Amino acid sequence: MIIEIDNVELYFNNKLILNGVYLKVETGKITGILGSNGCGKSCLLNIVFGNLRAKYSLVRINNTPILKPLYQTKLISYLPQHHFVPNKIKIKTAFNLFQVDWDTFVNVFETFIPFKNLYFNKLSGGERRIIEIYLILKCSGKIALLDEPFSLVAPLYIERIKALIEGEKQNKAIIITDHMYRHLISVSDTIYLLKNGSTKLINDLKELEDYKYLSIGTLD
Ligand SMILES: Nc1ncnc2c1ncn2[C@@H]1O[C@H](COP(=O)(O)OP(=O)(O)OP(=O)(O)O)[C@@H](O)[C@H]1O
Repeated sequence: MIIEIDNVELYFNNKLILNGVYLKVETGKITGILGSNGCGKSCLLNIVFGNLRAKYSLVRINNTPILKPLYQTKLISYLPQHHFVPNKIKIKTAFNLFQVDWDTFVNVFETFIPFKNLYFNKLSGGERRIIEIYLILKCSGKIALLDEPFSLVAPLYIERIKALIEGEKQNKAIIITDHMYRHLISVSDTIYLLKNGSTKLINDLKELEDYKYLSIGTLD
């Protein structure tokens, strides 16, 4: 499956946020989006998901324009920056709702074994985040959008999440954005930098310094 996002033009109160965005995402590949605070990364993911309407935007799947919001198609799952599982839902219920297997999860995250019958708001922010990332990665959607999957998560678990993301890419087209650029770079097959409203395909990591996303010498 090849998903293209094209011609995005987004304004808030006459302020141009995105213009000339093009992204190509495909099953088997992880697409990383880097960019400074406020450059429009979350807005772009919301536009792809169908949760935010831009003045113009076009999503094509295998060359066919998709006219309804992607979230209505069941093809897509989306990890927003904020917690999305309600407080008063039990963890085992969330796994049931997403049709994700609990036992496989605790094989990877064994410290979560005692949490199965707890309500979500009994967990720490990072613990909630790990479960939410896992649900988004393992549910049946064929496109996964991950907004800052590495923030809040301890280093050892970041490595496990990166391994899960790499394992899932055989089944899904995955888009990730995160400020933890080293983790994002190491897991991504394709990297775009979002700057001045448009995407730039990064062919050589040094371009991240040339475009002043990173300071000169960071990547030496
Ligand atoms: N509902 C809104 N109304 C007005 N302006 C908004 C709204 N949502 C986002 N913006 C503005 O759009 C711009 C892009 O926001 P967005 O959240 O996409 O940035 P981001 O790249 O994800 O930033 P960060 O890395 O800090 O999370 C920002 O300038 C923000 O202030």
